[in-house]
Amino acid sequence: MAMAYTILTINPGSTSTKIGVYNDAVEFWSEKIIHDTGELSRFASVNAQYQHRLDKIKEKLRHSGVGLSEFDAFVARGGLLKPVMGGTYAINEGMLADLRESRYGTHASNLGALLAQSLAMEMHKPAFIVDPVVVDELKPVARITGRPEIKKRSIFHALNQKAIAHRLANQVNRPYEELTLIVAHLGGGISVGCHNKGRVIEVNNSLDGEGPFSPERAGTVQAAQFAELLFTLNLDRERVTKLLAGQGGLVAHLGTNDVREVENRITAGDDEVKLIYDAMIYQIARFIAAAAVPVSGCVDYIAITGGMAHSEYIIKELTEYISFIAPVKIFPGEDELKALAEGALRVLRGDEECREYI
Ligand SMILES: Nc1ncnc2c1ncn2[C@@H]1O[C@H](COP(=O)(O)OP(=O)(O)O)[C@@H](O)[C@H]1O
Ligand SMILES: CCCC(=O)OP(=O)(O)O
Repeated sequence: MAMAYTILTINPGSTSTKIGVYNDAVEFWSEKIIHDTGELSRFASVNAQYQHRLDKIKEKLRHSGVGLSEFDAFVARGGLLKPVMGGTYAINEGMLADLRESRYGTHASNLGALLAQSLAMEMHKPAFIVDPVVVDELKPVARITGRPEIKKRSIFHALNQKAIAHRLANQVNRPYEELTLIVAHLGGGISVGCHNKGRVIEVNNSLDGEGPFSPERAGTVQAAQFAELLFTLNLDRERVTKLLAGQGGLVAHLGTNDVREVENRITAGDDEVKLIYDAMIYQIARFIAAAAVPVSGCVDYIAITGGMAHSEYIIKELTEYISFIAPVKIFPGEDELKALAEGALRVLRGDEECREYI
């Protein structure tokens, strides 16, 4: 019988660090460590949260009953790196240097490789990242913008989009590589990808101001008005970034990123709140329809996933807009810890070659 692997999975998000203990691809234990805003506000940067999150992981792991020495591998969500193809990557020094220097930007997922490597080094075990947020499988035409200085960057929920696409493929008993899918991840940020024969050939950059607005991101805004706003406010780089990600979208309009609170306000009769909420859903629908263009409308299925896929209001409204494109399947929440374990397992078992970050 093949050996079973014990794997620690780590998924750092902006407000939480999710960890899981897997025996092969089967979850044995998991925990969502919540970091409230006050707790994280004392750190000057995302990288400065490293030791704090590492201590929390070690503390929580003690409750799992699994000691650090029992793990065969450590695997984390990968952050803002150079653009790469989808797959499992060994964590190496070049990757860690890019993350430590935030060479390609800052996001909580940058901490994933740093945390996994630290634990793996202590235990002399391998460490990986899987489908980092910079997976780039875009069609060449998708990269060009109307300003030669500005190239489209592919930054999205690659790990969950790929995991859900594989889950859908299993459900319909067809190989992922033969399907054409639109996957919409509706979380704090929103990404809508067109998956064609196993590649995400088009997707909005869910971090940097492209796509539908979301609970906390501005999405696409008219460029001239945004430039004017920056001139008027004379903001530093950090504040500009926050206007786009963190303090955009529902947070900017309504002061909350929690759609359950938004829906309570609508139920209580607030029509202004309803207009903003309906506008977000309308924008999501428009970007889903746009994602059908690269494949001339020949889409097998649309998958809706992420925390907001729990909302009956959103699913009902969205389905009315988009069901003309293809059958819609709903996968509330995300499957990232399991996807990490599966990615590590494929290379540990030798089913897939481990990729090298160069
Ligand atoms: N059970 C639920 N019902 C409705 N909305 C939910 C539910 N769970 C999460 N959400 C909403 O999903 C959004 C966050 O998505 P999620 O995928 O959990 O976050 P993140 O992108 O930060 O991982 C929030 O707006 C939250 O209010
Ligand atoms: C950084 C791109 C993916 C993304 O937006 O992740 P979160 O929604 O977890 O911030």
